[in-house]
Amino acid sequence: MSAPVTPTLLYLDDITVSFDGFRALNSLSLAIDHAEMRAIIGPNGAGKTTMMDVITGKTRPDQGTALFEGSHDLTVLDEAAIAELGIGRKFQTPTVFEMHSVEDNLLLAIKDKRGPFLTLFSRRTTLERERIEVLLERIRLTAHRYRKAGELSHGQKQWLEIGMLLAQEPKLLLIDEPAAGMTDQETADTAELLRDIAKTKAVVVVEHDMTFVRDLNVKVTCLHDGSVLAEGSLDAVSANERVVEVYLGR
Ligand SMILES: Nc1ncnc2c1ncn2[C@@H]1O[C@H](COP(=O)(O)OP(=O)(O)OP(=O)(O)O)[C@@H](O)[C@H]1O
Repeated sequence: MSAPVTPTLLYLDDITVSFDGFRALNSLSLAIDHAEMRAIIGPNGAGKTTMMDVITGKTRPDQGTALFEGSHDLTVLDEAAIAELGIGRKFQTPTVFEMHSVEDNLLLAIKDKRGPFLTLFSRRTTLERERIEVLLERIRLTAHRYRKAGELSHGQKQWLEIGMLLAQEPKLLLIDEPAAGMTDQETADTAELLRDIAKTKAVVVVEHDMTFVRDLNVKVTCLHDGSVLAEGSLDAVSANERVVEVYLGR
């Protein structure tokens, strides 16, 4: 008897997206495994954001296949249904509730998963309390739990937002330029945090900061003109002449 085949978590094949005839994605193919972290690099306009938009249902491709867990067709589902499947996205600018405490932000994210009508004022269950403890530890904010989110440093806000994403229990996290605007220490800590998350969840990180990408120590995909230009270790991709020409050497 052959072993059961676990489908690739995210499978994009031959995805094309055109805006007024301009191909933002041009026959893009990419596969992400369960609990794999992948760094996406590439020059401005390469199609990184458009690719995230296709995965999350914000943009519909003109053609191509986009499957999640082998059977869910992302090209026909709406954004809410895709989030429900377990695909969470973090944009570059943190959007935390600044006037609420760190732990209340996490609580809101947990409750949001259960239904929009539960508020901060409904009683916290033991399970919720335990989950908040675990999340606070994970995002390194236990010591800051009672502070208003608005008082946190830029890096800490980013971690809180990652924690809010984790509270939704996604299987795949899409993270856009997490290191932008961070101090060197925060950047290094963020790489460690993402490596920790990627032990159990798939993570796709779009990033321009090559020091950060090196810290992630994962397979890298370089996009250019809407398709994959190179893929492999950072060293291999960095040594690719075309990658140097269109991106790294500029
Ligand atoms: N809604 C749109 N209408 C027209 N053109 C668009 C639209 N969205 C993106 N584009 C174009 O598609 C191309 C790919 O853009 P995209 O934002 O995906 O690139 P990117 O790799 O994320 O770039 P950056 O690193 O600057 O964020 C760009 O040339 C952009 O101008």
